[in-house]
Amino acid sequence: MADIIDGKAIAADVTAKVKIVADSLLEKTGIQTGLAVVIVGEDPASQVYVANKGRTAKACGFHSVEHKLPEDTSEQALVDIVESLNNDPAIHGILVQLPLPKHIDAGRIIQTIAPEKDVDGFHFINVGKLGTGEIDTAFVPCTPAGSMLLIERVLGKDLSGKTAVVVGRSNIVGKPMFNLLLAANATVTIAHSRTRDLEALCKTADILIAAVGRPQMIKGDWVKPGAVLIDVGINRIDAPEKGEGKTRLVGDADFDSCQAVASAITPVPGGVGPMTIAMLMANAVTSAYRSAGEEAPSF
Ligand SMILES: Nc1nc(=O)c2c([nH]1)NC[C@@H]1CN(c3ccc(C(=O)N[C@@H](CCC(=O)O)C(=O)O)cc3)C=[N+]21
Ligand SMILES: [Mg+2]
Repeated sequence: MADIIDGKAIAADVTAKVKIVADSLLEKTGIQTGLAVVIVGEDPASQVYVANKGRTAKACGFHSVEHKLPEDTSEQALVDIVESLNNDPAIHGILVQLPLPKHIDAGRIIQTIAPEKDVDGFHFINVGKLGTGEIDTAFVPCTPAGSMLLIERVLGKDLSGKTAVVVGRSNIVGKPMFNLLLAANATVTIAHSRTRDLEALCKTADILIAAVGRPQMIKGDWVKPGAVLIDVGINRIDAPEKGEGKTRLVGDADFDSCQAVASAITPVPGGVGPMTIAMLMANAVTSAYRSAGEEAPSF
């Protein structure tokens, strides 16, 4: 029976450390870490995440700013807001919540964010730095960074000799996860919807990352006995057992059957999700340290 990796508790450790280092920067230099979150439209799930981010930022002692813009905001108006945040010395991190409405070119908005304030790590400069091993001056996307921290808690920092399989090839999770695992010396394969015999490939993994966005797709008999399973999926499914019209959150792995085979597994909720928010805070305070010419702490 696998150990459950307590992402909520590890995220709380990270944010407690973020608060300490943010307070110490403030005391030493007078700089208060500033984080701006921009959301366009009314998607209820997005509203929940943005509220969580704002609350955590305040708990870390940050200057926290939220821009809530209507669904019909023009692309140019959003570019103007991002540019004003780029030029605001009180802001060290900018996050524009994705997805954006269809009439806005999300790629253009991401590339408008100043790379040194791009705490999501989505700008080409940060993607390129991660891809070329310049991790110390990059921003690493929060979900993969948080997933690596969970892996580190179980297996340590050096993954030499371990085989990792990442199921999912998104720019936000799969590709940066590949680079981070590779940088930690794992032997890494990315699998996706066109992969042949996904089940057999998953079964080769000492470290299995489920990031496909399909509820409960990865089953226990796809998992190598003793593997570490990191479930990045957050899917809301119907839960009639809880009552009419009720829903619940599940991951991309079928938790019960996978727990019976793996040695460690992240739950959903309470696994990777809270780590994503914690790593956003870590990236923001790192940005504030860099802006002060101070050595940024590691998390
Ligand atoms: N520019 C951008 N950056 C993001 O990082 C980003 C984004 N856009 N758009 C949306 C996704 C989603 N995301 C989550 C963060 C935390 C939880 C989280 O804390 N989840 C809790 C449960 C929350 C619940 O109950 O709904 C958990 O897994 O335990 C989930 C999802 C960040 N995203
Ligand atoms: Mg299973």
